[in-house]
Amino acid sequence: MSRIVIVSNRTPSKTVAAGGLAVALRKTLATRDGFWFGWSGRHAEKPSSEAMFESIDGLQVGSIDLNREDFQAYYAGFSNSILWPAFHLRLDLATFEGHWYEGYRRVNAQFARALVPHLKPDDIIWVHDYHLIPLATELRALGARNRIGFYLHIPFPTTDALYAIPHHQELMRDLSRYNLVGMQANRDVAAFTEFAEHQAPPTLSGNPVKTADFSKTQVTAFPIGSDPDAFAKLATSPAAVRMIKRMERAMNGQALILGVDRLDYSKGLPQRVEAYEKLLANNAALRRQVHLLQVAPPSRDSIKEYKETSDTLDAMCGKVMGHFAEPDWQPLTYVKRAYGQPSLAGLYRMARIGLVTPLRDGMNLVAHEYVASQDPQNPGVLVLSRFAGAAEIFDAALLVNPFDTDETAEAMRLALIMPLEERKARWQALFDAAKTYSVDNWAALYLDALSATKGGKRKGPPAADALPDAGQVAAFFKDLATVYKAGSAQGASAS
Ligand SMILES: O=P(O)(O)OC[C@H]1O[C@@H](O)[C@H](O)[C@@H](O)[C@@H]1O
Repeated sequence: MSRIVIVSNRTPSKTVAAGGLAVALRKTLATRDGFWFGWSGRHAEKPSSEAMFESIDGLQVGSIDLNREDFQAYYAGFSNSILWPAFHLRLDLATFEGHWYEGYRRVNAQFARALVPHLKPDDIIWVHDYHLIPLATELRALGARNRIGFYLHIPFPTTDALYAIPHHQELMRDLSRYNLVGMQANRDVAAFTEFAEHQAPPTLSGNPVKTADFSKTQVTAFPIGSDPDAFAKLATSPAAVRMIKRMERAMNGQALILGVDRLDYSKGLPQRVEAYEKLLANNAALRRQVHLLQVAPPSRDSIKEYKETSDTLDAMCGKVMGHFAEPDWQPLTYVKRAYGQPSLAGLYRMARIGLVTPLRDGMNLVAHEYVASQDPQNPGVLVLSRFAGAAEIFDAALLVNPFDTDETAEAMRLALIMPLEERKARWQALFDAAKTYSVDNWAALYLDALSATKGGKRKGPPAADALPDAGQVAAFFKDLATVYKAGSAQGASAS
């Protein structure tokens, strides 16, 4: 059986507890031979040309050090100040610095040079996320003819936002060098299709543009998920129960409304607090009956826009406190710190409302984890942004437009008065969906589809039996599975 090689910017670490993705992929690597490859988390004077391998909890991990300037251009610059805001439709928060793109490509080329010596011809390579879009191009330039798949964990942008990204045509050609491109949601495949079928003519200043040819690249929605059974267990574990007891004392009968997000402008945190302010303003009877807990560990704080989001949120929370707090009652608690999964599972289980209202999000696994942690006999209500990928599979949530804070406030009010029977029925449907779209199913299905592609050795049209089993994908993802196959074009291909 082919080995699996997973490539991502961050690798599993010895110190940080593994997240859902790492746990799932670790399971995959436990049954298949292979290794994980990525950045070591270290900066060095000279970028490393060779990977260092170590075993982390039985998993083989190869990693390279990056030079500080390259890292700045690749990670904080092109990846997180251009691609991240543009893919989340926040061009107003993007910063354009021409030299970042060179750093981004340099790091991708460095990844490829360090990875190639460790590859076997029939290895299946699975590349993760927007930091590494050019990796297949770089690997193929070094002669790799393996099957290479890409998975985008964040939303795919609309065509106009994509046009605003410097070198977008080249990035799209990079995507066409993959055999399989996986996306979170149908919405993303539709945005991709729109671009692929109507690629822009060159601009006045541009050279004639070679359009990307996707005739050999399959683009499909593979919605990622969590491990709902594991989370359900975690929510009744001793650590979770300790957290629940602690919170019960503090809540003193108030209904807990809970948000858990990385501190990122895409998460819609100021809008969420504004919606809560409206809930209290419009429903005086709810004061002293509810409490908002927002957990928001800081992230990417070397980037100015992240600091500004943090300041805005501080100000919003202060405003609500100043307006509604009493000497013996506080309307909200805002915690800028990360919690371990057992404590989070306890908080989720205790919360009457899981408030998941990003302005735009690839999937949002907090929604999955909240659902999985509920007590089936007395479940809480998920209030979910329609702009999270999760909205495509969680239609039993209360779906809201997070920009419309009146609507979010009203959804919270409805959730607070929702009868037990309706809460149970909605939760059951959500839990069933969380199980269908579990992270294990996601990984297995993606790898099946990638294995079924013919890889770099393909010449001419693919043989029918070489195609991924679209029937299987479609049956699994029901009406969600959108498989994009371009018609004709010229230029590059996956091979
Ligand atoms: O910037 P960081 O901390 O490495 O986080 C990157 C990850 O952040 C997550 O929020 C995104 O969903 C992932 O797509 C992304 O890879």
